[in-house]
Amino acid sequence: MDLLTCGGLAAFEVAVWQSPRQAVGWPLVKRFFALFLILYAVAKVYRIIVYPNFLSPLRHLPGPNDQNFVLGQEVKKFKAESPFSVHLQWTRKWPEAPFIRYVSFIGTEVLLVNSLAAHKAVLQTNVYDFVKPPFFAGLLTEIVGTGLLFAEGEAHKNERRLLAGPLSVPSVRKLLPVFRGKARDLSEVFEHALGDKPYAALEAMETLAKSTMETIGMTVLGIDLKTLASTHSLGFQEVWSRLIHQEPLGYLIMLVNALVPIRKLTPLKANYRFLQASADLRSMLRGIIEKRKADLADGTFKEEIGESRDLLTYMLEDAALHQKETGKDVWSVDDIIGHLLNFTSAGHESTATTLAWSLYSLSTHHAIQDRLRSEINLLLEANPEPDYDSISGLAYLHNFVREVLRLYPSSYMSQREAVRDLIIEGVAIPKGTQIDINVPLMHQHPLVWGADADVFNPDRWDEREGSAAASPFAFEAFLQGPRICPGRNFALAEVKAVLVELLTRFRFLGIEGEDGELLTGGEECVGKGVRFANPSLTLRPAGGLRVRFERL
Ligand code: HEM
Repeated sequence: MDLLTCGGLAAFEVAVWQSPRQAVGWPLVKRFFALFLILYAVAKVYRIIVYPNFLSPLRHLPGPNDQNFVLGQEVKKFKAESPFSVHLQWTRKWPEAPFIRYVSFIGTEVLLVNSLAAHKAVLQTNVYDFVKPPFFAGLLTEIVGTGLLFAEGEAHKNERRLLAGPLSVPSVRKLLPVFRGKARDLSEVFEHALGDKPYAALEAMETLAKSTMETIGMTVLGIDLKTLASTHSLGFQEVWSRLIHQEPLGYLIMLVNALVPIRKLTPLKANYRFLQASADLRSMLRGIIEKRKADLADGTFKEEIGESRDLLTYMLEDAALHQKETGKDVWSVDDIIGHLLNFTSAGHESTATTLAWSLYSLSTHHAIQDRLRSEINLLLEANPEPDYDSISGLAYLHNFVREVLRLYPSSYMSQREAVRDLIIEGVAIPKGTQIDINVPLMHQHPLVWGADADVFNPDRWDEREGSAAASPFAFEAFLQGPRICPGRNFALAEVKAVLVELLTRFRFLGIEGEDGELLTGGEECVGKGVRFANPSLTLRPAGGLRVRFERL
């Protein structure tokens, strides 16, 4: 923005004030650049030093003031032991403040949401007064599509309404046989790793991510991804991984492209690789959609996953009904591709990470593991093929999963930008202000969850009082309000189905550390014995998680 404004002003000055007798050509270019550099330097000094320190209406809010003047607080955040530990220090220092203000890169002011009331205002009451920051949206829509994640305002409301059916509890209920089938496949992987040995160790993150991706294939797309791999030169997982995991130059191109569209103009291998992977993925999805439409139209689509319908089939059927009733198409093929990419990205890694933290918590809390197993065995004795409702009725399992999500929320942060001036909790927030929602802040807040907020204790869910019991904003692993994760019932059912299967076949002994030591428990603080990846978009263990287990 500054570049454009300063360039425009310098060009204007040169064009308007240039006398006809003055030299043209090279001296004119030099004059333009000299002016441009001076204007740009003045603009930067104003933005980085003058505005945030002397003029901003936010400068008096509580918050740290020891920032680096170019990198703000980001160096401190990147060097911290977890992507949320610096935020936690701030919230301990200013526990009562609705917002904590800090300075990020090149003088950008950020408000960290710090009270239940402020969370309610940002996520619910004023939800559509905030949007996902355009830079962030530009960066990610290239990979995950627009879908729900990046729809805003009326478009978002409309899409949520249209997708309510496919992601509702009755639809998820019917998907349970698929979750259970995939959980059995997963336990075969554990079984295979054991072979004849008394115990074995598996890299959990990798194994679980592969499994949850296959589940997404069945439940979202209605296909077996392994079958798809045999009809394309590269499998779905391989193409997806090429989009997500790029070489450093690939990430740099992504960053620049979010500011200035350079994709089509960049003749570099890293760029071609990304464009090829993106085209391959979209072509695979387009092929699946067209075939499913045709099969549904001529009645040849086979319900291969029991009585359930995958989300794609559900969407196509809903769309056909809507077309019949109103004569209007609800979604174009590109819209559907956007939703499918959203579900794939939002639904597989977050669930895999939650499962990995579940295995970590089981491995380090053996008494809790035994109690869970007893609860599940009691159910299986009465009902060897439990359905959605009976698994949902396992009270201790429910508390366990919520406790994992409280201390290890895989989607631990979300960002917003104010689209108008507004006042929240007495704080005047100017249009354009960046907002940080850091989920662990409320999850580990002593004023909300008590003095032992950082201790893993599933029973706390039955003993909640005060704001932990009264406010939905005390638990934000799926966020809250109109943008709450629409896949939460899906994710909870999948996580529980996997835990029911694994807990009845294996005992989790501990986590193998990098130094070869086995971590078995006794810890009283979040994430003891593992390192958190930082910086990272999701809350995951750095370098993976090696879980040691034995057969029961
Ligand atoms: C344990 C697993 C999961 C966790 C922790 C989780 C968490 C979240 C969070 C925190 C958000 C809000 C993001 C934001 O606004 O910045 C979100 C949004 C979303 N999630 Fe999930 N999610 C999980 C699983 C799933 C699954 C399985 C699906 C789909 C099958 C899904 C689909 C979505 C979609 C489409 C959105 C965007 C919603 C909107 O903006 O209206 N998620 N999720």
